[in-house]
Amino acid sequence: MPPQNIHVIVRIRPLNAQEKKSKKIKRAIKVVRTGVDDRDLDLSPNRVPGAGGLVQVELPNDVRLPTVNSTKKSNGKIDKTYKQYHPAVAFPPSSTQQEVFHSSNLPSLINHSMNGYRTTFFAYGQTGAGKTFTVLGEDKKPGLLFRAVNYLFKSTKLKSENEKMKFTIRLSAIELYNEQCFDLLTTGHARMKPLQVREHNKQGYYVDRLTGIRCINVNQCIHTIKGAVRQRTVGGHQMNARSSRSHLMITLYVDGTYLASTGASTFGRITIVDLAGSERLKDTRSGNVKESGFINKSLYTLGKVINGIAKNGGTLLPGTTRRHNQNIPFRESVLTKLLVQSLGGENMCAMCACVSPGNHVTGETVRTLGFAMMVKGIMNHPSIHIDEQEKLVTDLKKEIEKLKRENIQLKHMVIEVSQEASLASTKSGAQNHLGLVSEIDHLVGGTGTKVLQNGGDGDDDGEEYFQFDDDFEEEEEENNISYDDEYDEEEGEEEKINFPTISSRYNEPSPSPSPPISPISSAPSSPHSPSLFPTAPSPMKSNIDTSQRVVQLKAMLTEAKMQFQSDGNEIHPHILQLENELEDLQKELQLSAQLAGLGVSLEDSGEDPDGKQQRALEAMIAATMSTAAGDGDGDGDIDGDGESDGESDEEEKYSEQQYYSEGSGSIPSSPITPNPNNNSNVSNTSGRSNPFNWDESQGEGENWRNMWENSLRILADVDEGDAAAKLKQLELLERGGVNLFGDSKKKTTTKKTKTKKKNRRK
Ligand SMILES: Nc1ncnc2c1ncn2[C@@H]1O[C@H](COP(=O)(O)OP(=O)(O)OP(=O)(O)O)[C@@H](O)[C@H]1O
Repeated sequence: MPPQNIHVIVRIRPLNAQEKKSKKIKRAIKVVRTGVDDRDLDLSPNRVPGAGGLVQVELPNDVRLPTVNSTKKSNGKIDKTYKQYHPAVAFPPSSTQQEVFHSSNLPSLINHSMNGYRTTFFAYGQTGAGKTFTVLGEDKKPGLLFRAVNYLFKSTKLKSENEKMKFTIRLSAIELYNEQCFDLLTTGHARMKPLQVREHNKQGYYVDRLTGIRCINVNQCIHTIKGAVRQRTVGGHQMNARSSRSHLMITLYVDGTYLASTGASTFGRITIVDLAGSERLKDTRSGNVKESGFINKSLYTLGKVINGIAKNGGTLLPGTTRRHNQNIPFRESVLTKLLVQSLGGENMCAMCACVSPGNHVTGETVRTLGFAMMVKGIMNHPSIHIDEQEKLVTDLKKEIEKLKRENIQLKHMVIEVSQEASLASTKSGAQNHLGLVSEIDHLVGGTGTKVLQNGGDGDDDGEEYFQFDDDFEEEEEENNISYDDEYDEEEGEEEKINFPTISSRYNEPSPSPSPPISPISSAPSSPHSPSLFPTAPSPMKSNIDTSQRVVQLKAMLTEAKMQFQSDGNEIHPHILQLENELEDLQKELQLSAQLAGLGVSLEDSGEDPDGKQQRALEAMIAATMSTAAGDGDGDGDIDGDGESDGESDEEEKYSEQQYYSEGSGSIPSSPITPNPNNNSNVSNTSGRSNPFNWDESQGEGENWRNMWENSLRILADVDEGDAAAKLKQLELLERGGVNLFGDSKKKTTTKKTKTKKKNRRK
């Protein structure tokens, strides 16, 4: 809140009966302009009434003041001399209590006290000028204090409803008598015991051990105040039958707590002061000189403080008043100690200068009004009072809640990042894909699962993982050796050794056995004739299930591989190998599906007593596999060892017997780049062309179809009726739009294929 001047109003009491009777006493003061307008009837919270009052005091002829106005007689001589004053509002003698309350800024002060400001309203003036009447009033004319109490309770009720606040109002009442502070809310011995006025480094001066009574409602509060006022020291003298012999200070502590939002508490106050009146002993003829002396002393000190503050530029200097305001004698009186924050300090303040109307006290009236104008020039710096510790606690609670929320979010982020890091890291990534690798290994008949079980200890550390890699390489070699050993034992049965690894998968129980999709032939396998595709309850279903799983695994593997790569990790050779093996497996499954779809099953081998049909199929499959896994350079050197991979004695034997002309001896190494040696049509026993003669001018699928047609024609030569039927079936399927020979992709040489070739060579 910006600095603001002390709000000064002037009230002129009416002439009392005695004064009216006196022929010597005349009205010497009048209100030229009240400063009250229609807006002053509006008690809006922050309305500060007073458009600027004007009071004019007629001075006695013997009084000469610096700035006066005068009227002159017709002869040019001065008739009357006036002194004018400009309070915020001037109240003539006819003003009612209610008008004064409404047009004072007391409602505004009360509103500010509910917001946490400390405010002071004090009545100042000569004894008998109407201070007590203005503050306390009479039974039927309650003064501003009781109106303020009424207004405070109504306002807190309204504010608590509108702003979800809870207010607590407490009351204290003291009198400063003979420079001592007495608690008016106590009785007996306590009432007579003066209280200490102490100084707090932040709160300023305060009355120690002062009683505070909580006020529940207006009536209780007013009743309490009246009880306190009854204990005030009063005495009669010449100028006032019930003259206040002490300064009365009634304070209403307005503690507000915001129930919603911040929960902060405000600690406002409204202190209403009825000062004892300045008096001249010769006028009052008071018998208690000491009492009058203290009154005058405190008022005199108040005057000096006001004067000192005015010299200070109208305000207290910042910082501690003790050190920085040495020229302001506020410590010389208890009154000024307790009022100092209202006079140029942090409190909001208003003053009502009460004056008597008669010309017999013009001197005191001029002095009061002069004092009022000096007070009017004092600038206060109102500051709101919120419990700093409580506000700090509230702010910290909010901060803690905010941090808790952030912490939860961060924890989630950490978990996510950890999971990503775990997946991306070579160690954890591999272990996350352990199941995947294991399944692929198992599917392709490899040993990955076993290796993982042997090499991985389940600990989540990279060292174990790399240990696992080393183990795997060793195991892989052992398995290769194992294959070789197995092959050696079954010498000459190359395909029989290699293919069972594949066909064994068909022995796995199908999760949901179902009839073959299009079984053309499902004859039981012959125990006397080794089959490439041993009997399975539902080979087609198993085949399809496996194919789907292979596709899924391949996608998962590709994803894992991309994850590794995107995170900058080196792709482990095992992953690459598994990827190649999956592709091999896909090709093999495709072939088996095509065979099954065509009804070309080795279950028919029972009708092939000499084994020609079977050997023809096996040779075709082997050729197809070799083609699919070709090295791509057309030289037949699939494993890159510089030798033609078609030089196996067994393969040459098959070629010579079944398909190829003498001396060719080579299986087409690549469907894309045909072996020039095999590019010409090669006669077989039926005089048909080489079935593996790949024609680049045709599509890949067309080449495959031709190859199969040729194969079936060869078979038809062996068993014309059955093979011819199968060929017709093929044609029907093709004609029906069934694409049995989708595009095949060029393959890279795989380690497993190389192993097969090595085995073949052996
Ligand atoms: N505005 C007023 N209207 C009617 N009567 C008033 C008014 N002001 C004061 N009086 C009467 O004048 C008398 C003196 O008033 P009051 O006691 O309030 O003076 P005071 O300034 O408090 O004097 P003191 O300093 O001695 O206590 C009282 O009888 C009071 O009723």
